[in-house]
Amino acid sequence: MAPSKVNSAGDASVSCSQPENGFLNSLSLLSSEKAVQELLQQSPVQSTDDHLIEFSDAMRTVAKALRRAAEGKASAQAEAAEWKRKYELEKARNLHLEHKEQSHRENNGGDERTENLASRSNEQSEQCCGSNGICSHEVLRDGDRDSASKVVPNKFARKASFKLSWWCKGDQSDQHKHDIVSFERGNITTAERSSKQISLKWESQPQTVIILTKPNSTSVRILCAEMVRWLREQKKLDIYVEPHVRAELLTESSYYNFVHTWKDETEIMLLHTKVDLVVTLGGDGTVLWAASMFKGPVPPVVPFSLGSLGFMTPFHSERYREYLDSILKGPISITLRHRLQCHVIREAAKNEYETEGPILVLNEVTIDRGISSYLTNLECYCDNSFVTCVQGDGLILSTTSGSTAYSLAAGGSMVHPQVPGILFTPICPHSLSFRPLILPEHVTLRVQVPFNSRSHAWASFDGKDRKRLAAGDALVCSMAPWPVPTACQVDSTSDFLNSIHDGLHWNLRKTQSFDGPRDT
Ligand SMILES: NC(=O)c1ccc[n+]([C@@H]2O[C@H](COP(=O)([O-])OP(=O)(O)OC[C@H]3O[C@@H](n4cnc5c(N)ncnc54)[C@H](O)[C@@H]3O)[C@@H](O)[C@H]2O)c1
Ligand SMILES: Nc1ncnc2c1ncn2[C@@H]1O[C@H](COP(=O)(O)OP(=O)(O)OP(=O)(O)O)[C@@H](O)[C@H]1O
Repeated sequence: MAPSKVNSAGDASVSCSQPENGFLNSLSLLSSEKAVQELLQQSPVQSTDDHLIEFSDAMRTVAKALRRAAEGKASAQAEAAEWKRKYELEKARNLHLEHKEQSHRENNGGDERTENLASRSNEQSEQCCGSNGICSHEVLRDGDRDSASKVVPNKFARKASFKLSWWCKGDQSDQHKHDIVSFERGNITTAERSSKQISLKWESQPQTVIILTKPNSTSVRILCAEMVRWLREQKKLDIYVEPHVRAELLTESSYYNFVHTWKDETEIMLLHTKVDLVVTLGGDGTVLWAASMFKGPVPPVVPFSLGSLGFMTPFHSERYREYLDSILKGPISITLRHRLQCHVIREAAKNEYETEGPILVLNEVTIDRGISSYLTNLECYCDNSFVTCVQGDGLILSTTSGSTAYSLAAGGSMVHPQVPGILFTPICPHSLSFRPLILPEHVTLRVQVPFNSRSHAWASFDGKDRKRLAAGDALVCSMAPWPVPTACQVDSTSDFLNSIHDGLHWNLRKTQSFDGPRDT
């Protein structure tokens, strides 16, 4: 074994090595004594400081481990919620089939032989959904079924069912290949792409509509009163509005007594079990407001434009009768707008039960410096791999629907809303090389305020509900299982292109004249 080294200053470095002959290396002993003497000569304050630093490091490690556990719990909860949803869907489907089976037997006087329920169940779901359709009871009747049936036993049965399927251009039948990628004789071929037009077909007549309106607008108030009257008298629909809107309608006339509303959060949580269609009267903010009311599945939304920009509101309010007439008949072209679910994980949370509930966003979650004048310093991880440290004004995690909102203003790309992905867009990064990213939709992102951060950060959700993130706090974000289905005026792509042309005047330039120099 090599002997202890002597440095240029003649000091021997401390070594634990034993000489091969078994005797202690005298040089090493000498240096150990010297080290002890040096340690004793050190001031007691210095050594106490060192211990404190060591202790605080140890505490940080423990805190980090606790936070990881809380984050793990948050993602496990999200996963559990997804499994619960799948289980409830399966249960609802079986109940539905059982019910059909029973009425079928009753209709046939009970003399038909009992068939195998499982095989029938497969058969019927094939008939009902086709090979690649999505049924309304899959989309809408999720985990709240039991609680819903306790509170509104009769309403649940009245909800209209529908079916979603892909539309190929020029082909409106449901017969398409199901596989996304096929692998035959060693050749990989893309058989189906994710961004085909989705079509919604009603299987029973919609009966209940909720109208959500932009506040403090006279034109919206007048249109709302007119639309309520028309939907009631011409379409015989049940109508829900927000409590203050019902009060406004009643001050106008007692005629509006038939309009429904809700009293509290619990009833709002059950709205998706009663409502077949959501109509919004306002701008994009009203669509965001409507989406935020549904913390789980969202019924199809028909956004009428009564704002100034209206990127997500393709329906002109003057022609509402014509549009609603055709939407209530169906089929409707639909854009399934993905949402992000965000969890705030507090460093100070003493146990896992203090983890805050998820917040769903349709546009984006923003983590910024708020009123602080310091740079934000945000550590970002994607599925536990380190992505980068954002030093600047902040970071936007956006859906593709939100790509044309704040993310666009911060230099992010515009993305078709049907593309599945999460945009990672910095706000004023103090770096010459920070380009925005687009990540696949299956990742989980974690943005953390480091312990040594000079200031707090602030998270906001679709521009609302600002939450302070202290040092050590983190925001965990992934794709939510409940998209917002919005009705298209033409189809997903035409509506998107019309919006970027009409709303944002994208790439508007005077056409160069013919008159001038040219290649000969
Ligand atoms: N610098 C910015 O561009 C900036 C700053 C803050 C918030 N915002 C956006 O405002 C949104 C909240 O909207 P609001 O109406 O409640 O607030 P708001 O009244 O401040 O309106 C914000 C503007 O963004 C437009 N907008 C909203 N969503 C859009 C989308 N998906 N595509 C294109 N334009 C969209 C709206 O039409 C409106 O003109 C946030 O989600 C955020 O994206 C943008
Ligand atoms: N029903 C509602 N209750 C409370 N707030 C709402 C409601 N609907 C919309 N808002 C809020 O009102 C604000 C303005 O709404 P919206 O964007 O629809 O109208 P706008 O500002 O006139 O539209 P635009 O931005 O296109 O000019 C938004 O911040 C939105 O969140």
